[in-house]
Amino acid sequence: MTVTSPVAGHDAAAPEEPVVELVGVRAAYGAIEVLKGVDLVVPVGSVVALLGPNGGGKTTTMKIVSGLMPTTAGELRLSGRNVTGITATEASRLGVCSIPEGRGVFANLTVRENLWVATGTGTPLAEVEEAAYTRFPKLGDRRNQLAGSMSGGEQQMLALSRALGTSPAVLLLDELSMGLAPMIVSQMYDIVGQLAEEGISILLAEQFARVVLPIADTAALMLGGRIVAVGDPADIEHELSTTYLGG
Ligand SMILES: Nc1ncnc2c1ncn2[C@@H]1O[C@H](COP(=O)(O)OP(=O)(O)OP(=O)(O)O)[C@@H](O)[C@H]1O
Repeated sequence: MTVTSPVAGHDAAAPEEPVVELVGVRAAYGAIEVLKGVDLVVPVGSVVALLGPNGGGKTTTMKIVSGLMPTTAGELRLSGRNVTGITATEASRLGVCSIPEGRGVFANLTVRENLWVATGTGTPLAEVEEAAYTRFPKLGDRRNQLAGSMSGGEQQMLALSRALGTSPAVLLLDELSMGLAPMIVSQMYDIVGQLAEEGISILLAEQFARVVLPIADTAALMLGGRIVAVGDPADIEHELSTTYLGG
């Protein structure tokens, strides 16, 4: 039997296996079940957007994929391998990289120090920095500034750079738009669109469907802990706005 690397993007996994797959996943906070049988597929190299109003279960779904929350039923698969019950550390070792809601930067560390965190997976700091400052020259100008003192958009640039420094198999982006001005949101999603063109697999959650339409390959509408529709992002956005938000 040949042993292969478990996650696509980390070499030898079969290319046809989705990088992430949830099958009938259920999850609960205490006695309250909040995911009620979620089926979701993120094919390699594609961008899948989880859409829907507050409380639908988008963040919880992301937490399951990044090993931050256990399932009560169902399966989590990474590149075809059943990894249900995985810890956050194991998920990160397998190339799952998440930028949580509300940004994933260390406020009391400088830009450089935040990037240094990405080197834990083996990429030299100089390489992570060069890639970050080439993509976001503003970060280069602020390399010795405390992350917490930067604008929301700059912090998101840093969070993205740190994530990319780990060469993720799949990038999880939760509500990138949170707290950002509309212009900055569209700039951030332009960048995510570039990452998608580079072939990075992305699962993102977003309340504002319209901003992800240009970059998502597939959208899934989440309501009440279930995925109630999956398909072309424009169709799903239409369904979301007419049926659930009243147009
Ligand atoms: N730590 C928690 N303890 C108890 N209930 C929680 C907790 N986190 C979330 N919930 C509940 O789980 C349900 C799903 O929440 P979740 O955050 O996954 O939804 P969401 O679609 O991401 O919404 P939002 O965009 O507001 O984060 C909600 O009813 C929420 O109140």
